[in-house]
Amino acid sequence: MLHLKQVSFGYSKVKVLDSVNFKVNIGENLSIIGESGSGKSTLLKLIYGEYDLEEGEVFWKDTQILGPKYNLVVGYDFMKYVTQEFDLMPFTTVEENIGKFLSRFYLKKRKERIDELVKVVELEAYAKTKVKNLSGGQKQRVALARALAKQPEILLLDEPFSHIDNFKKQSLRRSIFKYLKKHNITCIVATHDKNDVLGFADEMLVLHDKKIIAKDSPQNLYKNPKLPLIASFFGEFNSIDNSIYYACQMKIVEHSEFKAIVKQSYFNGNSWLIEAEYNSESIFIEHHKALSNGLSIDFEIIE
Ligand SMILES: Nc1ncnc2c1ncn2[C@@H]1O[C@H](COP(=O)(O)OP(=O)(O)OP(=O)(O)O)[C@@H](O)[C@H]1O
Repeated sequence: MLHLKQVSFGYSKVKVLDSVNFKVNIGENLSIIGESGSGKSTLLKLIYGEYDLEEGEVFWKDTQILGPKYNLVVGYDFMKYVTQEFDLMPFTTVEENIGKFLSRFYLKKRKERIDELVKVVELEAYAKTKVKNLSGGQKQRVALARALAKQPEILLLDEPFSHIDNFKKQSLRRSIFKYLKKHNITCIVATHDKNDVLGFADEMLVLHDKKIIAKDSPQNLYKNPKLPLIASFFGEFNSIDNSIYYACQMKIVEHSEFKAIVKQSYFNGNSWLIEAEYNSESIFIEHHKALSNGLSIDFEIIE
């Protein structure tokens, strides 16, 4: 398992992470979420051994992960890290990039492995294209495939689908995360996108103010978000009488003691998000159709 013990770190005297402790079991998918600047990428870099820790320890199984003070070359063979920068070889093809770390000793095996990974990231049509001629999203897919090439035991992904268009994103996510589960590869994903988390993460960890403020399954955190910060990750919500209710828990009815005035309707795909004024504050209600601004509505909360 991966084990972080009392990890603290700052780039200057100011701490970015303070006494962070957690474990991830082998084969598990853990998502790291938190506002921009909360330290998600920093945490991945510390797990990778990119920096020396000020305090604390990181272990993968029995191996202690050490930083540049102890390792001439950063990183370990059992771990791959896909950064937001990709770090590819622009003047060689997709196939060559993916195969970069694969032995040329068994050429047939090498070719089969490259073909398999080209399929996983759905880049069959671009296998022979030079990376410099690819779009940002295609480059991101090459970086993912290259990280998988030598079958790491643990994979660190920083916003892994951020450059990929919505047409491809869903199927690519399923393909990658299915591959990782099938091969029992432990995976840690820093993300802003709830879709990277909901159907795939075994657990999610929430960073705030240098600390872990929650670590639980997506289902439990969704059902019982405890803090507005956590609820906001999942969608539009309302804080009413110190409780958190998602917009989908609010229902417009004929008569109720709760009354509000419609301010705006936003098209949301399979529903509309109604913004309304209640007790001089904005609330959000999911509804099947748009409503006129200024309309008086009654609503209920479905627990
Ligand atoms: N190389 C660096 N040198 C100095 N400060 C840094 C460096 N990298 C990050 N920081 C600072 O550390 C804090 C955490 O940054 P980090 O990139 O880990 O956040 P993040 O949660 O990944 O953000 P985002 O969601 O925007 O990618 C920020 O305040 C950032 O400005």
